[in-house]
Amino acid sequence: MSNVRTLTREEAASRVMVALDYPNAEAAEGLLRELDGIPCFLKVGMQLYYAAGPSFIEGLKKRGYHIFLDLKMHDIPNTVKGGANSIAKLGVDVFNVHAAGGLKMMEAAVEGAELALAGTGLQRPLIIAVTQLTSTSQVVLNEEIGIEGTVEQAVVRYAQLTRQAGLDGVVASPQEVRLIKNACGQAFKTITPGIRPAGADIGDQSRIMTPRQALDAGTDYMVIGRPITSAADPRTALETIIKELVER
Ligand SMILES: O=c1ccn([C@@H]2O[C@H](COP(=O)(O)O)[C@@H](O)[C@H]2O)c(=O)[nH]1
Repeated sequence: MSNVRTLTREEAASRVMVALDYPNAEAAEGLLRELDGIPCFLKVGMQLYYAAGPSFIEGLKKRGYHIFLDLKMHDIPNTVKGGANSIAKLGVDVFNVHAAGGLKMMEAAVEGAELALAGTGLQRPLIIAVTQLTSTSQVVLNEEIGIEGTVEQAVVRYAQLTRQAGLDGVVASPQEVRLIKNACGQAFKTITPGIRPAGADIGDQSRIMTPRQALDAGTDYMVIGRPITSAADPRTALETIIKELVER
């Protein structure tokens, strides 16, 4: 089945999650000023969250931003349940855990989030599990992490476990999106970092695709950090990516 899509500018922008990998709120606010008015998602990871804390997230939500809180929880089920409970109260739209934590741990994340929102009438955030980090190559998977088989097999296996646990989708490379959708259904969400516009520096990523290739593979959201945040003109960098997604 062909996944080739035609999107409006607005739809394209809302599928881009800009990774705010900054050391403090001031630095992140600098980027937000530059991107003002572009309806993209924001992804807040460990660096910014540990520096700026929950109040920064709540502030972004009050200003109407859609937030993916990328803290990749991986702990015993009881601790993850508590973590998910606290995160859900922040009002984020998406948060995540590591699928390597197992079925019970992922179920505990759902339980914790549902408990936090019980009786509020609020929708629970999407809960997503990381399959294999997009920096992980075939060699690293087999020789360092010690998982046998191909990256694709490992990713699909974790995606199936994630679905069984009742989560909404996974983080994976865009290279694996078709396999994941075939195994878990088209409605099962894929969030894909490892996005590099043609000619961009790959950095520490390993399993990459361009924005257009990722969209055509069927990804739901693409996470993009340095190609935007390290650009001389971040607004133009993001607008160029959006244009690539809109144009055929
Ligand atoms: O497998 C994963 C999971 C999360 N990430 C995060 O996405 C961004 C990617 O940033 P780039 O600068 O575009 O490489 C970053 O925040 C990672 O923590 C990932 O890359 N891979």
